[in-house]
Amino acid sequence: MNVPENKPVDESFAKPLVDVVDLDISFENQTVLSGITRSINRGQTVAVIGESGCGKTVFMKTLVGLIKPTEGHVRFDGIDLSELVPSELAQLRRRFGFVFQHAALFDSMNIFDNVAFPIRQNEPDTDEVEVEDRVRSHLHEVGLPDDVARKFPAELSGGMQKRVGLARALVLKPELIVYDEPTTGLDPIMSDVINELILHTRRLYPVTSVVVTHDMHTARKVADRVMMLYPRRMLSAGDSQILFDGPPSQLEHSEDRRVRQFVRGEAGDRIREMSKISTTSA
Ligand SMILES: Nc1ncnc2c1ncn2[C@@H]1O[C@H](COP(=O)(O)OP(=O)(O)OP(=O)(O)O)[C@@H](O)[C@H]1O
Repeated sequence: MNVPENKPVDESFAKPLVDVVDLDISFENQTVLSGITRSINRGQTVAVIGESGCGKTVFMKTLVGLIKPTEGHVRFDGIDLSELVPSELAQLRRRFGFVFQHAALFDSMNIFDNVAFPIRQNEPDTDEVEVEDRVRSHLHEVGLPDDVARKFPAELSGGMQKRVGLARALVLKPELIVYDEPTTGLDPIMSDVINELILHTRRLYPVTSVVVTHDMHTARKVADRVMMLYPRRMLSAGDSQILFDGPPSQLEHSEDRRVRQFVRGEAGDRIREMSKISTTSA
């Protein structure tokens, strides 16, 4: 079994980097998240799992200030994101890296310019020799050869594009990196390449990571902590929306049947529950 090397290396690693306090997120009439209070320690890799539509991506976006809490607070390194004006939030986001589901590369730029983009945007005084050095070393880190730099995104496979997305996310040495479905759409081998790169990144940098995923293999392999969310609409008032929060090795032993069914990929009572919801909402 692969064990992520996420042991604390100094005192600061034991302190939370992210604090979520009494978080509620609603859109129009729909409450997606409610009553979420959690901390994420420095250096931790947290996989957020749960069925489609339960609010994983919303949770992740809220952590990095892309969605504002309807109620409650998100603090990064003690800074309440809601209290920042847009320019301060933009400044803080330089400490975050984003790996998007579809790589989100700029189609009109070659790979070199895509990876160089955050450096040129955020550190405009960096000389081009250093830019070149950093871009090439990050491309190497994700296993891409030099000749890829001159290519355009459309010329690369999905797996290569994801690796470029990871190189771009790492180029500013983020403290928090969020991965949105990093292995979706990839074959099992390329998925495992991405998993290995997530682990490799964690070994190289003291980064804190949040990985939103449907892929239980990814969750088990890369995370030292798994949080399972459940759709708010399926719960009664007062029920916790987080059905599981612990090490991946404990998922199978959860006392909650819904957790065990989810990780085994069993529908269980869900078909009946779903039909109840569609009847009542019709
Ligand atoms: N900007 C938005 N405006 C309105 N509703 C939204 C917005 N973003 C998300 N939602 C709704 O919030 C709910 C949760 O969405 P979210 O994308 O977080 O789910 P998810 O768990 O990541 O699902 P999936 O695994 O399918 O990606 C969905 O019902 C979605 O339609």
